[in-house]
Amino acid sequence: MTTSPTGACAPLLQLDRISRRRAGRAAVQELSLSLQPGQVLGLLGVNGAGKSTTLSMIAGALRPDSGSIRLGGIDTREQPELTRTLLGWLPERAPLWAELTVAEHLAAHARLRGLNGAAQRNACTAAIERLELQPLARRLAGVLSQGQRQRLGLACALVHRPALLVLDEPANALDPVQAVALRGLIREQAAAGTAVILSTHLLAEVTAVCDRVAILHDGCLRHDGPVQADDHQALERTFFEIAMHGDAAARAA
Ligand SMILES: Nc1ncnc2c1ncn2[C@@H]1O[C@H](COP(=O)(O)OP(=O)(O)OP(=O)(O)O)[C@@H](O)[C@H]1O
Repeated sequence: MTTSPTGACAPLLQLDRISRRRAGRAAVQELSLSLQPGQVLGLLGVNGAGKSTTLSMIAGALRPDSGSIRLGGIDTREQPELTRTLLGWLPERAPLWAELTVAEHLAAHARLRGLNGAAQRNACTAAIERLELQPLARRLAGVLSQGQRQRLGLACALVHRPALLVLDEPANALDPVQAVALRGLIREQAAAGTAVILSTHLLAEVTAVCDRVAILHDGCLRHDGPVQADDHQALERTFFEIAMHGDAAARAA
């Protein structure tokens, strides 16, 4: 962790006015955000607000048209291979190879993130155990259920113990038991110093696990503030206000 002369921690992630157009429309506009190690940020917004586009840019899968992204103090555009080792990404639909087993997926992800030999084996075992995938380790990804695919995607995202976890609707397809287990997993990662960005449509998920919440509307950041764990209604009010009047608020601003 980098500390400034004033004693303040440098952010792990810094988005500086990033923008991206998709299909001729502004999907993300002049978005600035920063995140400290161990922080859990909830990312909310109505359908099409720009959440997945933002996460894809952070993960290096999409390039911003303008603005910059720094991870661990490094510009992701200048050193993409290095910054990719610092993050784990679960996209909206976990990209899996149907003909590889669960164990083979983890080995491949660990190897791609620079882990070899005993370090790779230990990391894969830990991820398989943490996501309770032991009974499925030899099963082909092509025959997994949706929830099992999601758990494998999560295991692949965290196998190399990234500094930043980027999770796009991770509770999708999880049963209620696994959804609660996911909250525990996210808090555990944060306690170990991993920063987490959690894009979700579940406001309860945000009040349960996030320290902070950012709300996007039409690609613009409309709200960035702390989450009151015991005040679900406050978050609901803020969200619906922005969802219904976001454009009016933007015009007024
Ligand atoms: N592959 C794509 N090609 C063209 N336009 C896209 C593509 N993906 C998203 N968009 C557009 O970019 C804008 C932002 O979409 P994005 O998927 O980032 O929103 P989102 O907040 O993640 O939505 P959702 O909650 O529905 O997943 C939308 O107008 C969408 O139509």
